[in-house]
Amino acid sequence: MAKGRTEMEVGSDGVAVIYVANPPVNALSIDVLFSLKGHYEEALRRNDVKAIVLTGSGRSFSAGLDISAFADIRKPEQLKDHCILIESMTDIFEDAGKPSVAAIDGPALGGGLELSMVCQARISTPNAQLGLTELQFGVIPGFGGTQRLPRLVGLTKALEMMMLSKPINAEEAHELGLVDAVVSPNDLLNDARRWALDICESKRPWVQALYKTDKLESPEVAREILNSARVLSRKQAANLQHPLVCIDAVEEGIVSGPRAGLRKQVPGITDLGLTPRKVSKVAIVGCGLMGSVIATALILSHYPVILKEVNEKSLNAGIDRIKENLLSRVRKGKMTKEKYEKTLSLLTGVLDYEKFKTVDLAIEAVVENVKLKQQIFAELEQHCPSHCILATNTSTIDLNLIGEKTNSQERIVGTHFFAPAHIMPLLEIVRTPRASLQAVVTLLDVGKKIKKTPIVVGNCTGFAVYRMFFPYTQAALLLVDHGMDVYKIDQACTEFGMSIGPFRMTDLVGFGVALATGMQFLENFPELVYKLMLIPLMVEDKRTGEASQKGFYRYEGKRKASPDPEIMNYVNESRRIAGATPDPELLKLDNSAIAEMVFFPVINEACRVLGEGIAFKASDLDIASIFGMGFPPYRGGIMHWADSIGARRICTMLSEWEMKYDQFFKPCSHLLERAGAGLPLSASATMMMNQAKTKILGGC
Ligand SMILES: C[C@H](O)CC(=O)SCCNC(=O)CCNC(=O)[C@H](O)C(C)(C)COP(=O)(O)OP(=O)(O)OC[C@H]1O[C@@H](n2cnc3c(N)ncnc32)[C@H](O)[C@@H]1OP(=O)(O)O
Repeated sequence: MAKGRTEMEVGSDGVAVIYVANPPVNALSIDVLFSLKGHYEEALRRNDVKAIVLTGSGRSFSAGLDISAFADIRKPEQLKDHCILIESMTDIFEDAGKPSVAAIDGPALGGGLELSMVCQARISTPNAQLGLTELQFGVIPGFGGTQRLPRLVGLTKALEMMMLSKPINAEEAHELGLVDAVVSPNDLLNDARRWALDICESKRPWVQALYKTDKLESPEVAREILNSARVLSRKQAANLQHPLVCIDAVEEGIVSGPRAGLRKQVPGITDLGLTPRKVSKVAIVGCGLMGSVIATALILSHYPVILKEVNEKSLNAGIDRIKENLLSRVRKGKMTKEKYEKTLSLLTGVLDYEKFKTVDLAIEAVVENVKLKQQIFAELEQHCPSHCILATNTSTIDLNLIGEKTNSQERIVGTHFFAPAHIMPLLEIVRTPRASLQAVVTLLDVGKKIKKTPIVVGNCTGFAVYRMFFPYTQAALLLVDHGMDVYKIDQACTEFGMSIGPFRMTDLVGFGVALATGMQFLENFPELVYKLMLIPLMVEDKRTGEASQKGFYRYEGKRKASPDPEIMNYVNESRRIAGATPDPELLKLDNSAIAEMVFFPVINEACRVLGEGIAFKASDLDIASIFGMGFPPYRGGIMHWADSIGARRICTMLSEWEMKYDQFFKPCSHLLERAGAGLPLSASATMMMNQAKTKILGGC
């Protein structure tokens, strides 16, 4: 049976409208592509057709190449065959004597956007999402996107869109020139028809994106931009080749012309050599905020989920939260009512462990209480089959402690989701030295299936991400004790590129969680913790963050935060207890200097995490900082940014602040060594050794 098709209607105005019809997202299956080619050729042949409008049926233009077909492609040559078919088709579109206009509603992603860029113009609704998202699947844009996108939006933006696999909205696309007009869904087809006829009548330009040059940078500037993209790509994922192939294809097009660039494309599928076990059913213990979002992500990716709570009330509250998560998709038109019912039917609520005997993965997501977690893991060991992976969603607690009461250390692994889990894409998979690699490999597979970006890290309190970012709030609180203004610090951090500052973030997370995390760190790393009083003082007065409507900010209505002059009472008391003298020099700092005082301690801790082997490479910390903590992506991640400043300067500043304010700033040995050797912070121990050897030999 054919998997999708196209349909064509020719109007009395001489416009042929071709619809891609492959619900739900009009993916470009091989059947769709053949049908599209047929309809295009027919439209070009017919005398009653003057112009063509390409659109999608339903609320989607096209989500690109049918990714389910990737599984059937055994050899790279097969993918190449698809691309040859498409190349010949895009040539027909582009070189035809009749203009085409793309009418875009909803997603136009990957091959979908690429097809639209072959058209002479693109008209969209405000709901359009446009992006070349191929790299996330291990392939490069194969329908000419590497050539046409830079010519439509400029090289820097095109590389950013491809490297991050992140779509942009209609408004931005319009500003960039990727979309020619944004109109209401009701006007979309008529306006696209009119635009196409205007091109026929020379009232609007006949644009061929492939041969545009006005947005392209000069070759010297282009080379610089491309080289920076290569450096960043190697840093972010040293072993991935396809982003580099993508950059090469873009460069080839700029140096030798777009046709040469098109030929350069040899899409490859990443092969990590992993053989994950099949996970057919998952159990979740605890359906508070985190448990219910994890359950939502799993059922949305077709995993049947058993959800356990201690009583009917908590269970129903959790199920209601999951229903609400799904219903919000229905309201936004992202999910049909039937799909909602089907998805929800994958969820089973329980109050005991009876149904756990058939699960392949159990995830504990209860509050951060060591004793409770230990008890749950002992129960899981008793009720789950022996192959079942036992995972914990703890954000800070050492896994060895959690598994202390079991004999199952080899199958206990951390799956640390980040709040808000439906927005933050990172998943930290925590591996103790005793955990089996098979369990980690299987979890990596589950993580990708539920559309997260998983990184594997070592085990310790806070793991890699929270450890690295714990000093973010700590530094901010220390600066307040030394005279700085709470809101000025938040402003400096948002100006630096964070979506919210440390105080707004603490309000969002809640002071209870912040204090519990602080206690864990204090117990395990007492020498690294700045002993703050400000938050406990506020908690005493029942100010506990956004949930209580009062934290560092005052909240009215939904998420509306305003500064609260009352907090100065707590600040003054905290300064008195800390015995800290306000430093007038701090008040003279501009926002970028304030951001350095907040982020240099984060770099210091990231170095410590790397030095201890909790993170395996600096680029993992770059990814973790962007996807887990919202570090601004354009700065390339925390370690990349640090190396752009230089280890020496960071080290000097931290030492100065250590002397002046607190030992909290003391530079760690990883940082001191790299600063001393003049090496980047990402330099491995081997690089350090090699440099030392060279120095000794040089000295001889
Ligand atoms: C050679 C070319 O250059 C290569 C390519 O084109 S590679 C493909 C690039 N395309 C993409 O990256 C798009 C991936 N898809 C998405 O981002 C999102 O699905 C979307 C934004 C289109 C829609 O999101 P949302 O509304 O939340 O719906 P979502 O549940 O994700 O998808 C609906 C269904 O469409 C399927 N789907 C989405 N994109 C698909 C694709 N490209 N191919 C096949 N199926 C696809 C999903 O698997 C899902 O199936 P299900 O109902 O059986 O679970």
